[in-house]
Amino acid sequence: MARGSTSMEVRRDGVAVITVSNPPVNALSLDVIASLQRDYGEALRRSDVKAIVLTGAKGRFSGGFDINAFDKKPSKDCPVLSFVNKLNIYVVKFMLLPDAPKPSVAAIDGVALGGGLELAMVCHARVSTSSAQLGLPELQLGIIPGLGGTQRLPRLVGLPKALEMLLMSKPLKGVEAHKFGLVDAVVSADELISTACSWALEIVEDKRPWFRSLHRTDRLPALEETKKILNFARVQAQKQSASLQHPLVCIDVIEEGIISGPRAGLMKETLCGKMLEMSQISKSLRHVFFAQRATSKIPNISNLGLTPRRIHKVAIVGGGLMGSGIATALISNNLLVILKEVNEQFLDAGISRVKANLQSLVKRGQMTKEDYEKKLSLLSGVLDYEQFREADVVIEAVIEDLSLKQKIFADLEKYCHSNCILATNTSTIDLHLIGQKTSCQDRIAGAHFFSPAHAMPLLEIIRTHRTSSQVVIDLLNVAKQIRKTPIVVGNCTGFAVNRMFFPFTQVAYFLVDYGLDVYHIDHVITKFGMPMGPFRLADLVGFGVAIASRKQYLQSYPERCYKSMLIQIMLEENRTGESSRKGFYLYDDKRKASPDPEMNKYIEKSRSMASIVQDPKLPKLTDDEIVEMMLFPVVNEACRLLDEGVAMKASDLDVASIMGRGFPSYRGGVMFWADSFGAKYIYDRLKDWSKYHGGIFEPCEYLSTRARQGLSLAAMADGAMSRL
Ligand SMILES: C[C@H](O)CC(=O)SCCNC(=O)CCNC(=O)[C@H](O)C(C)(C)COP(=O)(O)OP(=O)(O)OC[C@H]1O[C@@H](n2cnc3c(N)ncnc32)[C@H](O)[C@@H]1OP(=O)(O)O
Repeated sequence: MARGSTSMEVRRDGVAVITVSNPPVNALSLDVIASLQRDYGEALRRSDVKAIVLTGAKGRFSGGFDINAFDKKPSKDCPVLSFVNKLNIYVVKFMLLPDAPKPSVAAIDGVALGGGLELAMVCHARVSTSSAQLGLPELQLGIIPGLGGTQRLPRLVGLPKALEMLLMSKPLKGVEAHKFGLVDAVVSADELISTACSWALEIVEDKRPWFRSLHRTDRLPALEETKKILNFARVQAQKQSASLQHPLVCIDVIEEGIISGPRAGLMKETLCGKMLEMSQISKSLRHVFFAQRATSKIPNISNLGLTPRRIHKVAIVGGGLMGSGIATALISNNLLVILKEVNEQFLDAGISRVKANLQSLVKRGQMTKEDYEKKLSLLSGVLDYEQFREADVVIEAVIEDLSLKQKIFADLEKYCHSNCILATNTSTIDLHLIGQKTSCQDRIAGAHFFSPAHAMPLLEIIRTHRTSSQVVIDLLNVAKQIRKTPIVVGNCTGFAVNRMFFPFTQVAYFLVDYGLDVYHIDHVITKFGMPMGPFRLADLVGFGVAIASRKQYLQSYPERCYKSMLIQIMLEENRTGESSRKGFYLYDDKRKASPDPEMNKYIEKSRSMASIVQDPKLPKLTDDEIVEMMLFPVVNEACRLLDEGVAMKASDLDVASIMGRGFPSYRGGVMFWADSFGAKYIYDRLKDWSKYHGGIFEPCEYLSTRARQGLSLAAMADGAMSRL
């Protein structure tokens, strides 16, 4: 079946309006490109057509090249697919539009991204609505624009703005695009097509210039200045991620076009684009793109036809770090929030934290000053449950104390209306235990945010076998309202994200007791691409939380816990982490972390208390071996989550690892990365370590089966248990 097409209507005034139609985002599939070529050919041939307007169906110009098509290989049915693909791109890019004898104008509403914007830039003028979004986000997919975007964008908006849009994958809204010269006029959606048609006819009548964006040089800086700007961009790109080469390739391609001319630039763009498209980094990032969109497709829930109920007001119990962060996320996205604390002092502190969070958004330009006041007015503080009657959802965010949570849930059942969703932000405690003293288990769910809650993009929604499907649908909708990516998981200690990563922390303490340096481990892990190592993270989260969650893991998974004394020893010396400015690191006034030589004292004590057999090989581990030793147990735990049905699919765990724990997205997430080694390699390594060091490394059944059968870890297991 064809994936999309174009249609052409020739108006009485002699303008052919060609419309791209490929729902939902009018992606440029190979079928669309072929159809576009046919319609363009006809429009150019027909004597009754004077000019062409290109647009997209249903208020969306185009979301760009069809990302699915990158993975299409020439097959028996279609052996020349990749050749046709190249040819089509060649025709559109070099010949068809820009040098055609009839002018084209793009009429842009909704999105014009990637190949979509590139097509629009090939046209001789662009008209857009004010809400249209125009951008080249290809770098997010590990590739560079492939239809001339690297050459045309700098010629239209100037080099600095083009670099910002490309390197940060940052789109412009219509009005700003007009200011920078990317579009020629901004009009309402109603006037879009008529204005574009008049514009095209005015070009024919020489009342407006016949611009070919590739020929323009008026917005390009002089060569000296160009070099300076590009070198600065190279430094910035490396600072942002030293492991990624494609941003540097993009800068080189732009440079080629400015120095040697646009044709040379286009040739280089095509050659480099093909190479990047085949890179492991691009494959990983494309996997993440689809994995992220698949998280809310939940069998037996999202296909039931349930409509999400309107969520207007959310009550939060506890205004600590998490509660205030959650409140910030909710009011920033226009939900009314009631924040409850136990006394005035704690309530003031909670509200001050919300204010500080909002101020930081204003400082970073993500919120205006007027919006600050507006959003803050959506928050009210309370000391009792009276106003909870009006809440549609309650999120409990107090400390990890089971009996306290049980009491709160029993109170909530008394005060809230009978449809109110009762959610907990616990990061580890089993939901059955939290709801034990209530009789409304169908309304109880987990809404686990990650710290800082207003900034981290993931929301882990936990469902017990008693939680109703409607509650899950409603929470998925809350996630959408507050612009977080949801993953829906089953109930167990630690749920999916924290449980998957608990062995990572365990192995870190194990390696320190065996002689490795704390700071070296953190360095190796950040070099691998995670935002911080396990010890810097422990400081950030605070040792109190670390001890509380370790207790839970020890109870639930004792056979794979390593009992290090290090944190306990440090707590006795009043080192509690970043909040007390002393943890594994020392923190200055600006919260900058520096290593502390005194740490040796605590580490020596921990080592002397550890009942371990010294292994002379361990302190000599290479960086790669450290990564494997810390992350293969994470893969092993992820396999258990799939086997038990706590997680539904491996790609959910990829998204969870990236968005909840900062696993580098360019490695595709934990399971995608693991599959690049293969189940057998990981199994053999874990088995080997488990012989010496026990249960913490013991490979699970899911992993060993896959290793034996030569299967990938991501392929769904037959007969896996389901907790959903
Ligand atoms: C040659 C060129 O230089 C190369 C390219 O053009 S590469 C592509 C560049 N374009 C992009 O990166 C844009 C990618 N898309 C997006 O950012 C967003 O989808 C969007 C802003 C267009 C729309 O967002 P939103 O309304 O939230 O819808 P979203 O859920 O993301 O997407 C809707 C569906 O369209 C699909 N989709 C979106 N863009 C797509 C694309 N370019 N190709 C294929 N499918 C696409 C999604 O996978 C999703 O499918 P599903 O319903 O089966 O899950």
